Amino acid sequence: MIKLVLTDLDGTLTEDRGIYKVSLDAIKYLRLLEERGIKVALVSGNSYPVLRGLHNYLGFSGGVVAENGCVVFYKQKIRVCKPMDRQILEEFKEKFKLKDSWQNDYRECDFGFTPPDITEEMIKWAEEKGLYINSSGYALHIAFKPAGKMVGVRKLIELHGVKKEEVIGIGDSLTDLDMFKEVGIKVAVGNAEEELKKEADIILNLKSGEGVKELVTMILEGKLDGRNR
Ligand SMILES: O=C(O)COP(=O)(O)O
Ligand SMILES: [Mg+2]
Repeated sequence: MIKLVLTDLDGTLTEDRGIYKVSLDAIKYLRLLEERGIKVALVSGNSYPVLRGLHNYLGFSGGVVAENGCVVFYKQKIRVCKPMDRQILEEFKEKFKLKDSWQNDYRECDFGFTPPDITEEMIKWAEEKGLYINSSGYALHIAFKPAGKMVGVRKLIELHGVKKEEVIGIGDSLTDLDMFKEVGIKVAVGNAEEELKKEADIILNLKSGEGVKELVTMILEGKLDGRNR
């Protein structure tokens, strides 16, 4: 039985990839899950205050995994990664001519930068420093290893006391590959990156928020029952 649905935010709950407008239909459908006792949690590269605010105001009760896995909230807030070193952030920004995400003022471990394009040189630089690096398609992210959505999702599932098989994860980008490692059913929206689609159990027909509606309909119609066994 599905007990917890983990959803990414940017590119998944929005009307499309690359835009910030949240799909109101997707929210409406996710609330139907909450009414049936299936909890919804936000798992995203966004900062904790942004996600905690959305979680409460949108009417979800499954908690939050913020900063790409580094900060977890479910009844209590837990930091699961090492705090970032400000000097490293300055070096990264300067070396690759990047701009701070406005949310960097509110982050502890994982920091975001634009433009979101990752290069081989950046990967090499990060590896030498023991840093996690990834792109959500919206921003580049760096944090001290171990980081990535899997570390936060593992903690959130532990706090819920549910089995991996009872958890669905839905996303759109490479950062969601890490979430996929920890969930029973892996779902990619129709416009997700090809690499994520390759790892998904279900590839939705519809894009972003419309895809979320498609998934909720499948859950409510019992189409996923037995799939996660
Ligand atoms: O903060 C970002 O880059 C967006 O991340 P998300 O796709 O995990 O919501
Ligand atoms: Mg995303």
